[in-house]
Amino acid sequence: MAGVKIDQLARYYTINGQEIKALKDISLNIPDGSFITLVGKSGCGKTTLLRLLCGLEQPSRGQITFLDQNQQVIPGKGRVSIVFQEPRLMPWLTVEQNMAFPLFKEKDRERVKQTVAHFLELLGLKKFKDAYPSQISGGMAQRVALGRTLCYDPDVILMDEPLGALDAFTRKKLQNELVDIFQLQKKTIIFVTHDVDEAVFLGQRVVILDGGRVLEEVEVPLDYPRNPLGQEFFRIRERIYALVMGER
Ligand SMILES: Nc1ncnc2c1ncn2[C@@H]1O[C@H](COP(=O)(O)OP(=O)(O)OP(=O)(O)O)[C@@H](O)[C@H]1O
Repeated sequence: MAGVKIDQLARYYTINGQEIKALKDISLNIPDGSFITLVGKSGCGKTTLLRLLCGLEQPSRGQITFLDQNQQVIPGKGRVSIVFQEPRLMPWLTVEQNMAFPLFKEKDRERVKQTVAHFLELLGLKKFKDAYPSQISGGMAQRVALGRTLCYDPDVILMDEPLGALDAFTRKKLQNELVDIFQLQKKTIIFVTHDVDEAVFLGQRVVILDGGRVLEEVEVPLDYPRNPLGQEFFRIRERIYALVMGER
């Protein structure tokens, strides 16, 4: 388990001699075991922030620190795993083998088997463990991608619009499952979405990015499971819409 401290983070790119400031100045405190959702207009820097957090890219300026439960700095990088919009499974491996893949170095194969069996059960994939990715639906494939991440047992899970490509029914179902998994596992989750309803349904805090900066952090003090038709849900949702649309 780990929390994340982000200090004055910036990321610049240069294209044809022109500097693009994808992230200008981001500072955030993400407590251990919290569920944070990130929203903002296209191009505001959401994906760039996730890429920096998982070490796929290096910052131009600023710092990312992973902290343990006692607020002590975890040396080096935290154990971070990312789930993308598309499941990115290996087509030549079965569901079970895809989920076991991050544990390929683990010598205790019996433990690996038990871990995978646990998450197959939790994600309702037991019946499909021997199927190949081409034989399962998009929603199931995304569950396998989540299962693969959970088997790895990271301190922090990053999700970049993981439900964005799914139909509305499957999306709703997986949102509920994610809430259940969060409550069971208590992992730190940082979840990017374009969907404000999804952000409020899932996140304990919604972080709004705008032009590479944090525009505002909105707490969601509602118990899980949340009622999207509830008055307080509606109020928070409207506030976030107004902030994203610049109608403050
Ligand atoms: N590798 C790169 N080289 C140059 N510019 C980049 C690169 N990656 C991102 N950018 C630019 O940085 C800005 C932020 O991009 P990013 O993908 O983080 O936005 P986003 O909020 O995730 O957008 P979307 O919601 O559309 O996915 C954009 O202007 C984008 O064009």
